[in-house]
Amino acid sequence: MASDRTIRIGTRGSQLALVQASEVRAKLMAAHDLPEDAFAIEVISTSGDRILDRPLSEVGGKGLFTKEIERALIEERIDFAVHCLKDMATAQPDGLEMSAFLPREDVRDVLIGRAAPTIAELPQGAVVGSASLRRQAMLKRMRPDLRVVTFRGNVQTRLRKLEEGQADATLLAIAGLNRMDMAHIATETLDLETFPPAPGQGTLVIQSRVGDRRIEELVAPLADRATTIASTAERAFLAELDGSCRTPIAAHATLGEDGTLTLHGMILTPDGSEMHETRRTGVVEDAEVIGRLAGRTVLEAAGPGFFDGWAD
Ligand SMILES: NCc1[nH]cc(CCC(=O)O)c1CC(=O)O
Repeated sequence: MASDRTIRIGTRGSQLALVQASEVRAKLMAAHDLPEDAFAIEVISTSGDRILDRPLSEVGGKGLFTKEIERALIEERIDFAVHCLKDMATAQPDGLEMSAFLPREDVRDVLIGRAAPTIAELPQGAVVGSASLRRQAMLKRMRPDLRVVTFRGNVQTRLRKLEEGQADATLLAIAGLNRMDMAHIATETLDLETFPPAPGQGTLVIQSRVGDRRIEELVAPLADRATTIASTAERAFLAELDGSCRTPIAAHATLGEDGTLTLHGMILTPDGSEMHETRRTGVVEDAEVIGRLAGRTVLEAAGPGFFDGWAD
């Protein structure tokens, strides 16, 4: 029966998540010449969407945006999930796998400035809203005088808070704004050298059940080789640092035309006063090792104790 074969796509309910799920559906329709009603988009509320009054680092980290969706996948209430790779924990739950990394978009962060268009021009002591430890730390490093307040919630909520004057500026991923046709609200695009992205930023990933050949074959045409390699290196870097939302970590892998991969990795103290970065190049086949070794390099540079004492 046709309805039994409907492919159920699991997603969060934010505007960005819904746009991403429809984008994936459109690509699958084109790749396989399928009608829209071959798919059903199932919205799943996650604790990350519900708990809005505390920083992510306090409520338990990355898994927050994915846990309920992963449970739906394991219980076969959906057939695959669309996630932002950046929101995914380093380890996959038993029985699930990342079955396709979609072509990566612009990885950069942008400032949306109300008081001034650029970080450099923000008034002394200006307030910046962000829930990301990485953005807070990098911002503080550039402008120690700025005050950072926790901004949680989806992109629309954060922009409303900005509008209401709860902050003078906020930082977002340009990839999300692009997907929502909102890139015009950005007032400054931040430089990749001083403001590298979160591991996986700008990349959408399909998660499915291990061994579900039907879904693996369905999503295979969407996968992008360069993104898969870069994601492998960035996530290996994150895994080596045992990255949680408590740690400001940035990583950006790029592929050269000569079959090499270069990873720029960075860790900071939350106040931005201390920063360690590394660049490591190797052949793309070694993406995982390059990520791991880069992680070890910054760990050694930081020394024991770098991660201690942040817990509270
Ligand atoms: N839950 C936060 C989140 N996860 C992924 C993106 C941006 C899109 C992406 O990186 O693919 C965002 C919003 C933001 O940081 O501005």
